[in-house]
Amino acid sequence: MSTTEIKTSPEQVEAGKGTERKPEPCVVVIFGASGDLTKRKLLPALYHLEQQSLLPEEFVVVGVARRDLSKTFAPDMQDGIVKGGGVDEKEEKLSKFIERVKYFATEFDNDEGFEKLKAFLADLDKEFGTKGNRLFYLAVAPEFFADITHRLGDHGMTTGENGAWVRVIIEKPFGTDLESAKKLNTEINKVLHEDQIFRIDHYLGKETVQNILVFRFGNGIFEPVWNRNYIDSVQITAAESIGIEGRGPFYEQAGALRDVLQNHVMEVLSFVAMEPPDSFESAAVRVEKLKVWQAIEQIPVEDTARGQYGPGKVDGQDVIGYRQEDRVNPESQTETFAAMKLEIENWRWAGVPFYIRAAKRLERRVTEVTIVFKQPPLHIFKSAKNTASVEPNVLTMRIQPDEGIKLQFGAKIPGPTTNIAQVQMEFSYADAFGKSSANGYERLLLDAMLGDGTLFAERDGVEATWALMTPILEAWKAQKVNFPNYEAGSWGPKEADDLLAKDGRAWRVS
Ligand SMILES: NC(=O)C1=CN([C@@H]2O[C@H](COP(=O)(O)OP(=O)(O)OC[C@H]3O[C@@H](n4cnc5c(N)ncnc54)[C@H](OP(=O)(O)O)[C@@H]3O)[C@@H](O)[C@H]2O)C=CC1
Ligand SMILES: O=C1O[C@H](COP(=O)(O)O)[C@@H](O)[C@H](O)[C@H]1O
Repeated sequence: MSTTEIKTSPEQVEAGKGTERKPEPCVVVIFGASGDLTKRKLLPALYHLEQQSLLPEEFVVVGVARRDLSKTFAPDMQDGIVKGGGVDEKEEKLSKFIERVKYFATEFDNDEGFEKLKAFLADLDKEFGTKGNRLFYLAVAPEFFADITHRLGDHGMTTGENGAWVRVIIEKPFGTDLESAKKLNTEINKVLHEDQIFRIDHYLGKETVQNILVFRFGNGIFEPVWNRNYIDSVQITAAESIGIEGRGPFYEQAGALRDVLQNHVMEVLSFVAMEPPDSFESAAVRVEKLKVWQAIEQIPVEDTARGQYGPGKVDGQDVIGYRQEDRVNPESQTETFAAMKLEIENWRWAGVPFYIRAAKRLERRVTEVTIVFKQPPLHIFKSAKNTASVEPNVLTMRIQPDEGIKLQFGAKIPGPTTNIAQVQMEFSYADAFGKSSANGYERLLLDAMLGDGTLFAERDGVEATWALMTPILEAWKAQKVNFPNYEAGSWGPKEADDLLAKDGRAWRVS
């Protein structure tokens, strides 16, 4: 059963796209411009904003990295946009956009380079009318976050003149444990006010993640059942079928917990579990998210499971195991699968387990939130013979791919006896609103240009999630495990299934 039909007129849908949200003139300066993130995600996202007329007329992008790429940078980025987004390279808007993509070469530790960059940006202000407003994007390895911020401060680039604003987006991972996250916060707060710092988590830029809040707080019928009285358990799955994509050295230090669970999954969890904020303003939303993380009981290591993929088959293709990947230790103890059970000790959620997991090289790519409801108090359909009659109602919020929401419930099978089958009501984003090329980054880039931090992580939140995860990382480090323990292309290690089985439950994917 597929039932997606928009009850809003096309004019209302168009008006809802928010084209009135146009930022002030500015220069976006991307450190790490020759990197993978800039080419694959950031420049395409900026161009999508341009396509929707959401960028100001007076706008320039400056890429910064160490090699001299002044001749090749703009064409290279154009190539990335064309390949990544089905864009025609002859599109007039694209050529106009590319004319405003500039490049500046410097080492990140070169003071002279920063002084010259400052002058370069001032010249662009004169040429393009960007008024001294700056959005610096640190798309660089984490060890540079504090250094670059300090250098920006030392060269007078963190305070705007004549009312101009300066903001800094910092990529993930924001620290590797509680101590390093605190240290990084302290360092950047020496130079920047909290309202200048935008700690990015691209999951918060995803429409389907934001829709969790709209679904819960923009409708009257769901919130009354969104609590321990009606909900049996919650699951969040972030499954990827890809491996580590050549990022061996990074992943060896990170692992699935640091790479995805501590940030993307915990952000999604906070949206699922938070109390209604007083308003949809940054401070109000952040306060409620923080309360969720702070209410989570410290997680015993027995309530966690980890794994590492060995060789296997994904999409019918043979793939190598993690330990055979390029620049990975052949005896690596790094986990590519992390799962745990959490308890949120507050009035709404006491007694409701949250099971979360994130992993590489699983059977297929699927990120979703599953809400399993409690059974009715009495089964009155005694004649029903099939087991489907005792299945719970399940609400699935599919974050990606095939974005949408499904509600599973029992329906009478036509016939002279009362037998029950499980059926689904479904909302599909693509059917309702058309396919979207948005990658999460465009909304967040736009919000940062507008100074709206609602969808960004803040200091206390980052530290709260690290406070939960650091003891687990330490306990894991102390125990050597027998990896690999799951085949690439499977649904992960037996330990993860056991985690739910001991509670009489099982992982679900739609
Ligand atoms: N790639 C992705 O999909 C994602 C990445 N991230 C995060 O984004 C950040 C960037 O990632 P990614 O783009 O993959 O990284 P890359 O390794 O691909 O790029 C690193 C960039 O930094 C530059 N650089 C490195 N050292 C110096 C230096 N001493 N002086 C000047 N420039 C230097 C490199 O320039 P040069 O080429 O000149 O050496 C390059 O432009 C990381 O924090 C990562 O965790 C987060 C989510 C997803
Ligand atoms: O931050 C990261 O996210 C990606 C997954 O992002 P998605 O938008 O494709 O779901 C993950 O592959 C990567 O390892 C991690 O660093």
